[in-house]
Amino acid sequence: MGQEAPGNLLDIPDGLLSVGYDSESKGHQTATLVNDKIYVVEGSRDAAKLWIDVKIFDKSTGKWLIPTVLGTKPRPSNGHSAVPVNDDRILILKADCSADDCFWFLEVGSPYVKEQSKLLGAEVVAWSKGVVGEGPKPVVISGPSGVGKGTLISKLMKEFPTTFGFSVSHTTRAPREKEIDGVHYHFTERSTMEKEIRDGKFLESALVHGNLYGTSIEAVEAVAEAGKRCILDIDVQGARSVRSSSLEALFIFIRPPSFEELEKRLRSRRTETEEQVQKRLRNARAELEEGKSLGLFDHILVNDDLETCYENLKKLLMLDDGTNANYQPTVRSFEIPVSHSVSIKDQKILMRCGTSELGKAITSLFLLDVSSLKGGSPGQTRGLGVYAISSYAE
Ligand SMILES: Nc1ncnc2c1ncn2[C@@H]1O[C@H](COP(=O)(O)OP(=O)(O)OP(=O)(O)O)[C@@H](O)[C@H]1O
Ligand SMILES: Nc1nc2c(ncn2[C@@H]2O[C@H](COP(=O)(O)O)[C@@H](O)[C@H]2O)c(=O)[nH]1
Repeated sequence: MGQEAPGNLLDIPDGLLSVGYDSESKGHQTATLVNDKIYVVEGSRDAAKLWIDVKIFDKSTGKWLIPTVLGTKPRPSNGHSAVPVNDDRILILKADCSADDCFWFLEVGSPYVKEQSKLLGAEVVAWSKGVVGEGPKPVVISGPSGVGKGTLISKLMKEFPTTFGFSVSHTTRAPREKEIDGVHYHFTERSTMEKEIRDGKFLESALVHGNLYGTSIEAVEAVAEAGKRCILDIDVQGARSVRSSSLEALFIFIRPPSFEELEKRLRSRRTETEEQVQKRLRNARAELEEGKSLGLFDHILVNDDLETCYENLKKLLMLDDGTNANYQPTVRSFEIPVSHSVSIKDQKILMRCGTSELGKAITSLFLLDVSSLKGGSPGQTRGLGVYAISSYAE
Protein backbone atom coordinates (compact mmCIF):
# COMPACT_ATOMS: atom_id res chain seq x y z
CA MET A 1 0.00 0.00 0.00
CA GLY A 2 1.38 3.46 -0.94
CA GLN A 3 2.10 6.17 1.56
CA GLU A 4 -0.23 8.76 0.11
CA ALA A 5 -2.54 10.68 2.38
CA PRO A 6 -5.93 9.02 2.35
CA GLY A 7 -7.68 11.89 0.54
CA ASN A 8 -10.79 13.07 2.30
CA LEU A 9 -10.00 10.93 5.36
CA LEU A 10 -7.50 13.53 6.48
CA ASP A 11 -10.12 16.20 6.22
CA ILE A 12 -11.87 15.15 9.41
CA PRO A 13 -12.85 18.64 10.61
CA ASP A 14 -11.56 19.88 13.98
CA GLY A 15 -13.76 18.68 16.80
CA LEU A 16 -15.32 15.94 14.68
CA LEU A 17 -13.68 12.64 15.45
CA SER A 18 -15.37 10.36 13.02
CA VAL A 19 -16.72 10.52 9.48
CA GLY A 20 -18.60 7.93 7.46
CA TYR A 21 -19.14 7.64 3.74
CA ASP A 22 -19.72 5.12 0.98
CA SER A 23 -16.52 3.60 -0.31
CA GLU A 24 -15.54 3.00 -3.91
CA SER A 25 -15.66 -0.74 -3.39
CA LYS A 26 -19.44 -0.69 -2.83
CA GLY A 27 -19.06 -0.82 0.91
CA HIS A 28 -19.29 1.69 3.69
CA GLN A 29 -16.39 3.19 5.57
CA THR A 30 -15.81 5.19 8.70
CA ALA A 31 -12.62 7.01 9.59
CA THR A 32 -12.15 7.66 13.29
CA LEU A 33 -9.40 9.73 14.82
CA VAL A 34 -7.87 8.42 18.05
CA ASN A 35 -4.52 9.79 19.26
CA ASP A 36 -3.17 10.90 15.90
CA LYS A 37 -4.19 7.66 14.21
CA ILE A 38 -7.11 7.33 11.85
CA TYR A 39 -8.86 3.96 12.16
CA VAL A 40 -10.59 3.12 8.90
CA VAL A 41 -13.29 0.49 9.25
CA GLU A 42 -14.70 -0.72 5.98
CA GLY A 43 -17.60 -3.11 5.58
CA SER A 44 -19.08 -4.73 2.52
CA ARG A 45 -22.77 -4.55 1.67
CA ASP A 46 -22.42 -7.71 -0.29
CA ALA A 47 -23.42 -10.53 2.05
CA ALA A 48 -21.67 -13.01 -0.23
CA LYS A 49 -18.33 -11.27 0.29
CA LEU A 50 -18.58 -11.20 4.04
CA TRP A 51 -15.80 -8.89 5.04
CA ILE A 52 -15.10 -6.08 7.39
CA ASP A 53 -11.64 -4.61 7.36
CA VAL A 54 -9.57 -2.36 9.56
CA LYS A 55 -6.61 -0.29 8.45
CA ILE A 56 -4.86 2.58 10.16
CA PHE A 57 -3.41 5.82 8.86
CA ASP A 58 -0.74 7.14 11.23
CA LYS A 59 -0.86 10.93 10.90
CA SER A 60 2.48 11.38 12.66
CA THR A 61 4.41 9.25 10.16
CA GLY A 62 2.11 9.63 7.17
CA LYS A 63 2.05 5.86 6.76
CA TRP A 64 -0.65 3.23 6.49
CA LEU A 65 -0.54 0.35 8.97
CA ILE A 66 -2.28 -2.98 8.58
CA PRO A 67 -2.97 -4.16 12.12
CA THR A 68 -3.21 -7.66 13.49
CA VAL A 69 -6.93 -7.97 14.15
CA LEU A 70 -7.86 -10.09 17.19
CA GLY A 71 -11.27 -11.20 18.38
CA THR A 72 -14.30 -12.39 16.48
CA LYS A 73 -15.05 -9.94 13.69
CA PRO A 74 -18.59 -8.59 13.41
CA ARG A 75 -20.52 -9.84 10.42
CA PRO A 76 -20.91 -7.25 7.66
CA SER A 77 -24.00 -5.06 7.56
CA ASN A 78 -25.74 -2.52 5.33
CA GLY A 79 -23.99 0.37 7.00
CA HIS A 80 -22.27 1.44 10.18
CA SER A 81 -21.20 4.45 12.24
CA ALA A 82 -18.18 4.81 14.48
CA VAL A 83 -17.75 6.85 17.64
CA PRO A 84 -14.51 7.05 19.63
CA VAL A 85 -14.92 6.23 23.32
CA ASN A 86 -12.03 7.57 25.41
CA ASP A 87 -8.63 6.77 23.92
CA ASP A 88 -8.95 3.05 23.98
CA ARG A 89 -11.92 1.92 21.91
CA ILE A 90 -14.29 2.85 19.13
CA LEU A 91 -17.99 2.06 19.31
CA ILE A 92 -19.25 0.64 16.02
CA LEU A 93 -23.00 0.87 15.42
CA LYS A 94 -24.12 -1.61 12.79
CA ALA A 95 -27.24 -0.81 10.79
CA ASP A 96 -30.02 -3.26 9.90
CA CYS A 97 -28.78 -6.01 12.21
CA SER A 98 -30.46 -8.14 14.82
CA ALA A 99 -30.78 -6.52 18.22
CA ASP A 100 -27.93 -8.45 19.77
CA ASP A 101 -25.58 -7.69 16.91
CA CYS A 102 -25.75 -3.91 16.47
CA PHE A 103 -23.19 -2.71 19.05
CA TRP A 104 -19.53 -3.62 18.65
CA PHE A 105 -16.30 -2.22 20.02
CA LEU A 106 -13.00 -1.98 18.21
CA GLU A 107 -10.34 -1.78 20.91
CA VAL A 108 -7.39 0.31 19.80
CA GLY A 109 -5.58 1.10 23.06
CA SER A 110 -7.13 -1.05 25.79
CA PRO A 111 -4.79 -2.84 28.24
CA TYR A 112 -5.46 -6.10 26.35
CA VAL A 113 -4.52 -4.56 23.00
CA LYS A 114 -1.37 -3.00 24.50
CA GLU A 115 -0.34 -6.31 26.05
CA GLN A 116 -0.95 -8.24 22.81
CA SER A 117 0.84 -5.59 20.79
CA LYS A 118 3.91 -5.97 23.03
CA LEU A 119 3.72 -9.75 22.86
CA LEU A 120 3.33 -9.90 19.09
CA GLY A 121 5.55 -6.90 18.29
CA ALA A 122 2.84 -5.61 15.95
CA GLU A 123 0.10 -3.00 15.75
CA VAL A 124 -2.96 -4.72 17.25
CA VAL A 125 -6.67 -3.95 17.34
CA ALA A 126 -9.32 -6.25 18.83
CA TRP A 127 -13.06 -6.67 18.32
CA SER A 128 -15.52 -7.31 21.11
CA LYS A 129 -19.28 -7.47 21.02
CA GLY A 130 -21.19 -4.82 23.01
CA VAL A 131 -23.83 -5.97 25.49
CA VAL A 132 -26.64 -3.67 26.57
CA GLY A 133 -26.86 -3.61 30.36
CA GLU A 134 -24.80 -5.73 32.68
CA GLY A 135 -25.29 -9.06 30.88
CA PRO A 136 -24.22 -12.30 32.51
CA LYS A 137 -20.55 -12.68 33.42
CA PRO A 138 -18.60 -15.76 32.37
CA VAL A 139 -18.23 -18.26 35.21
CA VAL A 140 -14.89 -19.65 36.36
CA ILE A 141 -15.22 -22.91 38.29
CA SER A 142 -12.12 -24.04 40.12
CA GLY A 143 -11.16 -26.51 42.80
CA PRO A 144 -8.93 -29.53 43.33
CA SER A 145 -8.92 -32.47 40.98
CA GLY A 146 -11.73 -34.93 41.78
CA VAL A 147 -13.88 -32.49 43.75
CA GLY A 148 -16.70 -32.73 41.17
CA LYS A 149 -16.30 -29.62 38.97
CA GLY A 150 -16.86 -31.54 35.77
CA THR A 151 -19.85 -33.40 37.24
CA LEU A 152 -21.51 -30.12 38.30
CA ILE A 153 -20.79 -28.44 34.95
CA SER A 154 -22.21 -31.43 33.02
CA LYS A 155 -25.42 -31.21 35.00
CA LEU A 156 -25.68 -27.48 34.30
CA MET A 157 -25.05 -27.90 30.57
CA LYS A 158 -27.62 -30.69 30.39
CA GLU A 159 -30.33 -28.70 32.18
CA PHE A 160 -29.59 -25.37 30.45
CA PRO A 161 -28.12 -26.20 27.03
CA THR A 162 -29.08 -22.87 25.48
CA THR A 163 -27.92 -20.72 28.42
CA PHE A 164 -24.46 -22.04 29.17
CA GLY A 165 -21.57 -22.89 26.85
CA PHE A 166 -18.41 -24.71 27.90
CA SER A 167 -15.03 -23.17 27.16
CA VAL A 168 -13.15 -26.11 25.64
CA SER A 169 -9.59 -25.95 26.97
CA HIS A 170 -6.41 -27.14 25.31
CA THR A 171 -4.29 -29.75 27.06
CA THR A 172 -1.16 -31.77 26.41
CA ARG A 173 -2.39 -34.68 28.55
CA ALA A 174 -3.50 -37.84 26.78
CA PRO A 175 -7.24 -38.30 26.21
CA ARG A 176 -9.08 -40.60 28.60
CA GLU A 177 -11.40 -43.28 27.33
CA LYS A 178 -14.67 -41.62 26.17
CA GLU A 179 -13.06 -38.18 25.94
CA ILE A 180 -13.66 -36.55 22.55
CA ASP A 181 -11.20 -34.15 20.93
CA GLY A 182 -12.84 -30.72 20.54
CA VAL A 183 -15.62 -31.54 23.02
CA HIS A 184 -13.91 -32.28 26.34
CA TYR A 185 -10.56 -30.77 25.40
CA HIS A 186 -8.53 -29.83 22.38
CA PHE A 187 -5.80 -32.46 22.79
CA THR A 188 -2.57 -31.03 21.50
CA GLU A 189 1.18 -31.52 21.20
CA ARG A 190 3.29 -29.68 23.74
CA SER A 191 5.43 -27.86 21.14
CA THR A 192 2.31 -26.73 19.24
CA MET A 193 0.67 -25.44 22.39
CA GLU A 194 3.84 -23.68 23.57
CA LYS A 195 4.06 -21.87 20.22
CA GLU A 196 0.39 -20.86 20.38
CA ILE A 197 0.92 -19.52 23.90
CA ARG A 198 3.87 -17.44 22.62
CA ASP A 199 1.67 -16.21 19.75
CA GLY A 200 -0.82 -14.78 22.26
CA LYS A 201 -3.65 -17.20 21.47
CA PHE A 202 -4.36 -18.00 25.11
CA LEU A 203 -6.22 -16.07 27.75
CA GLU A 204 -4.42 -18.13 30.39
CA SER A 205 -2.34 -21.29 30.57
CA ALA A 206 -0.70 -23.27 33.36
CA LEU A 207 1.31 -26.37 34.08
CA VAL A 208 -1.17 -28.56 35.98
CA HIS A 209 -0.19 -31.98 37.40
CA GLY A 210 2.69 -32.15 34.89
CA ASN A 211 0.73 -31.22 31.74
CA LEU A 212 -0.01 -27.92 30.02
CA TYR A 213 -3.61 -26.71 30.12
CA GLY A 214 -4.95 -23.45 28.73
CA THR A 215 -8.00 -21.45 27.75
CA SER A 216 -7.71 -20.09 24.23
CA ILE A 217 -9.22 -16.72 23.42
CA GLU A 218 -11.09 -18.46 20.61
CA ALA A 219 -12.70 -20.91 23.06
CA VAL A 220 -14.18 -18.08 25.14
CA GLU A 221 -15.23 -16.12 22.09
CA ALA A 222 -16.93 -19.11 20.46
CA VAL A 223 -19.27 -19.32 23.46
CA ALA A 224 -19.95 -15.57 23.43
CA GLU A 225 -20.56 -15.73 19.69
CA ALA A 226 -23.19 -18.45 20.27
CA GLY A 227 -24.89 -16.01 22.65
CA LYS A 228 -24.27 -18.23 25.68
CA ARG A 229 -22.80 -17.69 29.13
CA CYS A 230 -19.30 -19.10 29.19
CA ILE A 231 -18.27 -21.69 31.82
CA LEU A 232 -14.55 -22.25 32.42
CA ASP A 233 -13.29 -25.31 34.33
CA ILE A 234 -9.74 -24.33 35.27
CA ASP A 235 -7.26 -24.79 38.11
CA VAL A 236 -6.44 -22.15 40.71
CA GLN A 237 -3.41 -20.80 38.80
CA GLY A 238 -5.70 -20.30 35.80
CA ALA A 239 -8.32 -18.61 37.96
CA ARG A 240 -5.65 -16.21 39.22
CA SER A 241 -4.58 -15.36 35.66
CA VAL A 242 -8.16 -14.77 34.54
CA ARG A 243 -8.73 -12.57 37.61
CA SER A 244 -5.95 -10.28 36.41
CA SER A 245 -7.08 -10.35 32.77
CA SER A 246 -9.74 -8.16 31.16
CA LEU A 247 -12.29 -10.99 31.27
CA GLU A 248 -14.63 -9.98 34.05
CA ALA A 249 -15.97 -13.22 35.45
CA LEU A 250 -17.70 -14.76 38.44
CA PHE A 251 -15.22 -16.95 40.34
CA ILE A 252 -16.50 -20.03 42.19
CA PHE A 253 -14.31 -22.40 44.20
CA ILE A 254 -15.55 -25.93 44.89
CA ARG A 255 -14.33 -27.62 48.09
CA PRO A 256 -14.74 -31.28 49.10
CA PRO A 257 -16.41 -32.07 52.45
CA SER A 258 -13.09 -33.61 53.56
CA PHE A 259 -9.69 -34.57 52.14
CA GLU A 260 -10.53 -38.26 52.62
CA GLU A 261 -13.68 -37.89 50.51
CA LEU A 262 -11.67 -36.10 47.79
CA GLU A 263 -9.19 -38.98 47.70
CA LYS A 264 -12.05 -41.48 47.54
CA ARG A 265 -13.64 -39.65 44.56
CA LEU A 266 -10.38 -39.29 42.70
CA ARG A 267 -9.63 -42.99 43.08
CA SER A 268 -13.19 -44.11 42.28
CA ARG A 269 -12.95 -42.33 38.93
CA ARG A 270 -10.20 -44.77 37.90
CA THR A 271 -8.74 -42.41 35.32
CA GLU A 272 -5.29 -41.88 36.88
CA THR A 273 -2.38 -44.15 37.77
CA GLU A 274 -1.41 -44.39 41.44
CA GLU A 275 1.51 -42.03 40.81
CA GLN A 276 -0.81 -39.47 39.16
CA VAL A 277 -3.34 -39.78 41.98
CA GLN A 278 -0.56 -39.05 44.50
CA LYS A 279 0.55 -36.02 42.51
CA ARG A 280 -3.02 -34.68 42.22
CA LEU A 281 -3.59 -35.18 45.96
CA ARG A 282 -0.36 -33.34 46.81
CA ASN A 283 -1.45 -30.45 44.58
CA ALA A 284 -4.94 -30.55 46.08
CA ARG A 285 -3.59 -29.58 49.52
CA ALA A 286 -1.99 -26.46 48.08
CA GLU A 287 -5.07 -25.63 45.98
CA LEU A 288 -7.38 -25.93 48.99
CA GLU A 289 -5.18 -23.40 50.81
CA GLU A 290 -5.03 -21.10 47.77
CA GLY A 291 -8.80 -21.28 47.41
CA LYS A 292 -9.02 -19.31 50.64
CA SER A 293 -6.96 -16.40 49.19
CA LEU A 294 -8.64 -13.11 49.82
CA GLY A 295 -10.27 -11.57 46.77
CA LEU A 296 -9.63 -14.50 44.43
CA PHE A 297 -12.99 -16.29 44.58
CA ASP A 298 -16.40 -14.65 44.86
CA HIS A 299 -18.08 -17.78 46.23
CA ILE A 300 -17.05 -21.05 47.83
CA LEU A 301 -19.34 -24.09 47.56
CA VAL A 302 -18.85 -27.37 49.40
CA ASN A 303 -19.65 -30.37 47.21
CA ASP A 304 -20.85 -32.84 49.82
CA ASP A 305 -24.21 -34.05 48.61
CA LEU A 306 -24.15 -33.58 44.83
CA GLU A 307 -27.78 -32.49 44.43
CA THR A 308 -27.53 -29.93 47.25
CA CYS A 309 -24.33 -28.48 45.82
CA TYR A 310 -25.88 -28.32 42.34
CA GLU A 311 -28.96 -26.49 43.66
CA ASN A 312 -26.66 -23.99 45.45
CA LEU A 313 -24.64 -23.48 42.27
CA LYS A 314 -27.82 -22.78 40.28
CA LYS A 315 -29.01 -20.28 42.87
CA LEU A 316 -25.68 -18.47 42.65
CA LEU A 317 -25.75 -18.31 38.87
CA MET A 318 -29.37 -17.26 38.56
CA LEU A 319 -28.88 -14.50 41.12
CA ASP A 320 -25.77 -13.31 39.41
CA ASP A 321 -26.84 -13.32 35.78
CA GLY A 322 -26.87 -9.54 35.50
CA THR A 323 -30.63 -9.18 35.50
CA ASN A 324 -30.69 -7.93 39.09
CA ALA A 325 -28.17 -5.15 38.49
CA ASN A 326 -29.08 -1.66 39.66
CA TYR A 327 -27.88 -0.31 36.40
CA GLN A 328 -30.74 -0.93 34.01
CA PRO A 329 -30.96 0.68 30.59
CA THR A 330 -34.42 1.60 29.39
CA VAL A 331 -33.96 -0.14 26.05
CA ARG A 332 -32.68 -3.69 25.79
CA SER A 333 -33.13 -4.34 22.11
CA PHE A 334 -33.77 -2.49 18.88
CA GLU A 335 -32.51 -2.15 15.33
CA ILE A 336 -30.45 0.74 14.06
CA PRO A 337 -31.72 1.86 10.64
CA VAL A 338 -29.26 2.72 7.86
CA SER A 339 -30.53 6.27 8.17
CA HIS A 340 -29.03 7.32 11.50
CA SER A 341 -26.53 9.80 12.84
CA VAL A 342 -24.43 9.97 16.00
CA SER A 343 -22.75 12.70 18.03
CA ILE A 344 -20.79 12.48 21.29
CA LYS A 345 -20.44 14.74 24.31
CA ASP A 346 -19.11 13.88 27.81
CA GLN A 347 -19.23 10.13 27.19
CA LYS A 348 -22.90 10.43 26.23
CA ILE A 349 -23.63 9.48 22.66
CA LEU A 350 -26.74 10.84 21.03
CA MET A 351 -28.13 8.68 18.25
CA ARG A 352 -30.78 10.01 15.90
CA CYS A 353 -32.62 7.32 13.95
CA GLY A 354 -34.92 7.96 11.03
CA THR A 355 -37.68 5.48 10.18
CA SER A 356 -40.96 5.69 8.37
CA GLU A 357 -44.37 4.66 9.72
CA LEU A 358 -47.64 4.87 7.77
CA GLY A 359 -45.97 7.20 5.27
CA LYS A 360 -44.73 9.56 7.98
CA ALA A 361 -41.04 10.14 8.69
CA ILE A 362 -40.35 9.37 12.35
CA THR A 363 -37.22 10.53 14.14
CA SER A 364 -36.24 8.76 17.36
CA LEU A 365 -33.55 9.94 19.73
CA PHE A 366 -31.54 7.55 21.88
CA LEU A 367 -28.87 8.21 24.45
CA LEU A 368 -26.03 5.68 24.58
CA ASP A 369 -24.17 5.71 27.88
CA VAL A 370 -20.62 4.35 27.69
CA SER A 371 -19.50 5.55 31.13
CA SER A 372 -19.91 2.14 32.82
CA LEU A 373 -18.35 -0.25 30.33
CA LYS A 374 -16.91 -3.47 31.72
CA GLY A 375 -14.87 -6.31 30.30
CA GLY A 376 -13.92 -6.25 26.64
CA SER A 377 -11.75 -8.28 24.34
CA PRO A 378 -11.25 -11.20 24.73
CA GLY A 379 -14.96 -11.61 25.43
CA GLN A 380 -17.74 -9.06 25.43
CA THR A 381 -17.97 -5.43 26.47
CA ARG A 382 -20.85 -5.17 28.91
CA GLY A 383 -22.56 -2.23 30.57
CA LEU A 384 -23.66 -0.23 27.54
CA GLY A 385 -26.68 1.88 28.49
CA VAL A 386 -29.31 2.63 25.85
CA TYR A 387 -32.04 5.10 26.76
CA ALA A 388 -34.95 6.14 24.54
CA ILE A 389 -35.32 9.93 24.79
CA SER A 390 -38.00 10.91 22.31
CA SER A 391 -39.74 9.97 19.12
CA TYR A 392 -41.54 12.45 16.85
CA ALA A 393 -43.04 12.73 13.37
CA GLU A 394 -41.35 15.32 11.15
N1 LIG B 1 -21.02 -34.84 45.51
C1 LIG B 1 -20.44 -35.96 45.08
N2 LIG B 1 -20.54 -37.07 45.82
C2 LIG B 1 -19.95 -38.24 45.42
N3 LIG B 1 -19.24 -38.38 44.29
C3 LIG B 1 -19.10 -37.27 43.51
C4 LIG B 1 -19.70 -36.02 43.86
N4 LIG B 1 -19.38 -35.13 42.91
C5 LIG B 1 -18.64 -35.79 41.99
N5 LIG B 1 -18.48 -37.07 42.34
C6 LIG B 1 -17.68 -38.11 41.65
O1 LIG B 1 -16.31 -37.81 41.90
C7 LIG B 1 -15.51 -38.13 40.76
C8 LIG B 1 -14.71 -36.89 40.34
O2 LIG B 1 -15.61 -35.92 39.83
P1 LIG B 1 -15.23 -35.00 38.60
O3 LIG B 1 -14.57 -35.80 37.55
O4 LIG B 1 -16.43 -34.23 38.24
O5 LIG B 1 -14.14 -34.06 39.31
P2 LIG B 1 -13.36 -32.81 38.75
O6 LIG B 1 -13.30 -31.80 39.82
O7 LIG B 1 -13.96 -32.38 37.47
O8 LIG B 1 -11.92 -33.42 38.49
P3 LIG B 1 -10.75 -32.87 37.53
O9 LIG B 1 -10.36 -31.56 38.02
O10 LIG B 1 -9.68 -33.91 37.68
O11 LIG B 1 -11.29 -32.84 36.14
C9 LIG B 1 -16.45 -38.63 39.69
O12 LIG B 1 -16.43 -40.04 39.69
C10 LIG B 1 -17.83 -38.13 40.14
O13 LIG B 1 -18.88 -38.96 39.72
N1 LIG C 1 -5.34 -23.40 34.12
C1 LIG C 1 -6.14 -24.28 33.50
N2 LIG C 1 -6.54 -25.40 34.11
C2 LIG C 1 -7.36 -26.24 33.46
C3 LIG C 1 -7.80 -25.98 32.16
N3 LIG C 1 -8.60 -26.98 31.76
C4 LIG C 1 -8.67 -27.83 32.79
N4 LIG C 1 -7.93 -27.39 33.81
C5 LIG C 1 -7.73 -27.99 35.13
O1 LIG C 1 -6.82 -29.04 35.04
C6 LIG C 1 -7.07 -29.95 36.09
C7 LIG C 1 -6.98 -31.36 35.62
O2 LIG C 1 -7.97 -31.66 34.68
P1 LIG C 1 -8.16 -33.13 34.12
O3 LIG C 1 -9.20 -33.02 33.05
O4 LIG C 1 -6.82 -33.59 33.62
O5 LIG C 1 -8.61 -33.98 35.28
C8 LIG C 1 -8.45 -29.58 36.65
O6 LIG C 1 -8.25 -28.94 37.90
C9 LIG C 1 -8.99 -28.60 35.68
O7 LIG C 1 -9.80 -27.64 36.28
C10 LIG C 1 -7.35 -24.78 31.53
O8 LIG C 1 -7.69 -24.44 30.39
N5 LIG C 1 -6.54 -23.97 32.24
